[in-house]
Amino acid sequence: MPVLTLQHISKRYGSVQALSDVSFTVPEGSVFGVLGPNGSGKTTLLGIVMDVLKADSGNFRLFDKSPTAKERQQIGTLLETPNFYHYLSGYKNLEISASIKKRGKDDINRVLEVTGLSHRKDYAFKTYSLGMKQRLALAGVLLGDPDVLILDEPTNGLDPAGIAEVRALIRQLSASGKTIILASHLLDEVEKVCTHVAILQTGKLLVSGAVNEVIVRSDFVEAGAENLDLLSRLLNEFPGATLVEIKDGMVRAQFDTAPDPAAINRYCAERGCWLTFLQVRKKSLESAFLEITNNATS
Ligand SMILES: Nc1ncnc2c1ncn2[C@@H]1O[C@H](COP(=O)(O)OP(=O)(O)OP(=O)(O)O)[C@@H](O)[C@H]1O
Repeated sequence: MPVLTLQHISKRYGSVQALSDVSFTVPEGSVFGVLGPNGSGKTTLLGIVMDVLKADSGNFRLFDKSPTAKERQQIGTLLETPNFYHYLSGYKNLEISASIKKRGKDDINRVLEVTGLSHRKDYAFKTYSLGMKQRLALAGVLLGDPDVLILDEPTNGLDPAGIAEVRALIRQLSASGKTIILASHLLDEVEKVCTHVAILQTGKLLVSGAVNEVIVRSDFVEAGAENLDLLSRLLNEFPGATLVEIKDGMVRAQFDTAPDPAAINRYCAERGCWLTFLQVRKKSLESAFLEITNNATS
């Protein structure tokens, strides 16, 4: 059962079309990244799902039902950084969060344990590292044990250690069965934690689906030889070659399956072309992403 299904959501603020006809589905158990540059509509989209904002048109379903307060109660959200009290302990701050959420205190020790903060629960919030502060924010989200978490830019403003801590926690929560929807402008986030992604650009959905399917990162070969034209022709004829070009004094070739360097080397040698260089490389996530966004604008 999908956790969230968006159907043709549009939203305008005055002259700004923040979202245009956005539809996608978030499968249960996924870590779903809503990815896009600043201003692409990510926060607006999450706000609509959490009923903080109203869409102009379109609709969405939560747990395959028209959303009511009951469905939203199964969702923990971190849309903006909570205002914790600096002089109060982590535990006391969570007591306040629990009372705002009208939940008892019973769950506080559990969420401190899950977020790895039990040993620091009696220390003042101001003594926490950036990563610990964000983990406390996530502890607050976990009160009441929601099945689904919605997080807006969960690693924003953190130092590299804090980012690593929060990502590790997201992976751990995902492994425990939670569905996590997170907005991010960081490609790195998608690569490191997300199983699925929806890419937004100026309010329009470019693609959505499983990361490996959406962002095709086929391996490619870079090869050199004295006669680059001959090498280029041979690689073009090599079974499975999809794109072959001469670039920066080398031949770059993409294939529809993972290329076998030994087979390529033998194939060229048998046809009188001796390679001076051969390397199999992975297309960077960044270049794959640029291809998706450039294709959309061209
Ligand atoms: N309350 C508002 N009034 C007018 N325009 C708004 C409002 N909120 C957002 N916008 C505009 O709508 C567009 C989408 O904004 P939104 O905050 O949803 O994007 P975002 O992808 O979350 O960006 P960021 O990564 O910067 O948070 C932007 O052009 C933004 O300037």
